[in-house]
Amino acid sequence: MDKNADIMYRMLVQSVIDYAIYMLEPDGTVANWNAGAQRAKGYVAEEIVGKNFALFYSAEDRQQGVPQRGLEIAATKGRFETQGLRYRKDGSAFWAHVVIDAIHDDDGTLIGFAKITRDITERRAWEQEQLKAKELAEKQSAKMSALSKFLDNIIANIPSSVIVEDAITREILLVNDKALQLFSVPKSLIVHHRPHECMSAELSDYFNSLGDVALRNEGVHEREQLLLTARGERILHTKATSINGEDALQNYLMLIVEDVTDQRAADARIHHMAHHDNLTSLPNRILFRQRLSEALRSEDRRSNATLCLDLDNFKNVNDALGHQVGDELLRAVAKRLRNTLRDQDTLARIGGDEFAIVLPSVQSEAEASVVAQRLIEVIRPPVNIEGNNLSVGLSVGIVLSTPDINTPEQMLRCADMALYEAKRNGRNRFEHFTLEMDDIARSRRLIENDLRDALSNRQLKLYYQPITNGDQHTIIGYEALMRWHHPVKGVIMPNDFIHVAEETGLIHMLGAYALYEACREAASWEGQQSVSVNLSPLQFKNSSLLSVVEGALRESGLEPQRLELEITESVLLDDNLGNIRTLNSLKALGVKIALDDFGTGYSSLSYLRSFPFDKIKIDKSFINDMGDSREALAIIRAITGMSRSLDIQITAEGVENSEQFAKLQEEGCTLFQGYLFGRPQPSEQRLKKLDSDESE
Ligand SMILES: Nc1nc2c(ncn2[C@@H]2O[C@H](COP(=O)(O)OP(=O)(O)OP(=O)(O)O)[C@@H](O)[C@H]2O)c(=O)[nH]1
Repeated sequence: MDKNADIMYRMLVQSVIDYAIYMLEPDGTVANWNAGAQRAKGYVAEEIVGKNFALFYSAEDRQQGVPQRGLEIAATKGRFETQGLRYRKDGSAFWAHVVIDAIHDDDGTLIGFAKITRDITERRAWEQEQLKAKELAEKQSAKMSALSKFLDNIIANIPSSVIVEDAITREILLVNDKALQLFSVPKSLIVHHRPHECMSAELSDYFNSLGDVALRNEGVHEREQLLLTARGERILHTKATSINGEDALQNYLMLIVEDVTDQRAADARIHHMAHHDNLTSLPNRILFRQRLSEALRSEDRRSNATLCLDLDNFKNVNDALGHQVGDELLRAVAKRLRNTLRDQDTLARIGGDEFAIVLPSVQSEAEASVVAQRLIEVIRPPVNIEGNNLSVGLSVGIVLSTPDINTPEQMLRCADMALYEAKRNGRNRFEHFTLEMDDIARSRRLIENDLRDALSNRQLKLYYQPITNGDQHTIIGYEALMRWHHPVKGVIMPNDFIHVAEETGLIHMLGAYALYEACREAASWEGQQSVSVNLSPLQFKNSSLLSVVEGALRESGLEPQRLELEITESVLLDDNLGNIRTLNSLKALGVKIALDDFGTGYSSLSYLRSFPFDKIKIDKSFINDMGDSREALAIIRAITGMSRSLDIQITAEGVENSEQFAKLQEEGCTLFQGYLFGRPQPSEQRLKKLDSDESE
């Protein structure tokens, strides 16, 4: 380069104002300074030439040797290029792009550096902004993709099947995993296909027809159907609704499908349980009523028959062998009954040992009788349960529908009345309903209502009839007999109300009242006479009998041996072990047990062996007939003979005259009761003379 060219070049460099261009000595001392350098860094040439260029760096950079390292790299590599903060004279910073070139002489000796610095603060700010914008966009996009993944996840995990179709093309746009389980086709063959292209005709028809309805009408539309799916036959319940997209032209059809198969099965099970008896699986009372009501509504002009059935003395099976055996017997009975009937007949278990039948379309009473008799016969053969041969009888009440008897309630009531009659007439038989039964039932109900009042209004009173020991005409005890002082009907005798009390269960209250009252009275007597109280066989059906007797004794303070309980043979009927257990417990309390009305009813001397009675009471009918009937006398003789050998006391009841008295004494009777010695009297008149005329 000649001298002129050198000057021109220097001028050119010095006049450049966008770049700071200056030279450095090999140690970094500023050798010259151009206009651009002055503009960029604020120093004039005089101020800076001769100073080290490290001045433009931050104190920290300087401390770390950054300026020197740049020179070293440039010296070894020829060039060093970097960006960084540089400082002006006034202390302000700018972002600089720096290039340092090493300069060597012709011999290759380093003679200095050319340094070009450009203020790129603005560009850098712009770049930073771009970077920030990009980062933001990336962040946003990551957020969107996370949201989308989240929504996909939600849809995939919705416990219902979700299918979304394009409302116009009807192509499937979305299908979740749950929905895929319904079709044996991969997702790729479902998405962007129409239902009929990717699923069975049955399924696509189902979705398409429901979808058509939903697209034509607003709201949610539902349909439930049994369909063959990839999971087998399932009941699908689908809700379809149309959805408007953001774009008015973009509408969707959404189908939410529930597999309700298990739910419907559970519903059916619950429905079955609510309408059937657990033990026998027969319809229960609720279903029976429905079937009866349907039969009564039918157009058939023939009658419907309703039969009420009740096993005879079923309680004995439970008592003797336990409920489990009782249950087995009920199951066996139910099976036999069911097998005897036609398919269209309804057999239901409506209570413990009670069944009911609707025979639709029956011509006559005779036709229903044939069925009833067949049912009785089919129950007759013994059932073997756990090695026990069990025989049980069946009583049946029948009613045929008429224009007047045509509601389920009436039918059941009437059949029940007929059943009651069958029981009353000896059991193991059937009876048809008659209007007379209704009249009797009504009067029974009146008595029942009055009897409830009687109990609360203390209209029931105990009368006491003396029992004597024949030798000295002394009263050794009294039998307590109940009288009902009815406010309108006057005094009513037990025969006219006890059976109603027994049928309605009021007997338990009546019985308890008699026991408490008799013990209370007897405890107040001056002498040590005994008091006899009659127990109904029904009282033995209530487990509280023992505690009632205990309570009466405890409350009154009466010595147990002064209380005598009179029972009838029926308590021992059919070798009733439960009742014998109760009798033993009563006896263990110290009370006496007497067998009443002996000789009537079932009258088997073997009863005397089944329980150690303290006393037998010969029924008054034998005493009455004794004068005329050799038979009656023979029976009295047999009883007295037997009781002597068993060491049981005998009471003759109903002794009305002195001949009878003398004869009975002759036959060995020791105790006597009857009008000859005294009629039943209210407690306050009880102590009047034995043969007083004042007796009623
Ligand atoms: N094993 C069993 N016994 C039951 C069930 N439900 C009720 N019972 C009993 O069935 C008996 C029904 O007795 P009732 O019908 O009153 O009397 P019964 O002994 O059959 O006498 P009658 O009907 O007068 O001939 C009662 O002892 C109940 O405790 C049951 O599900 N299983």
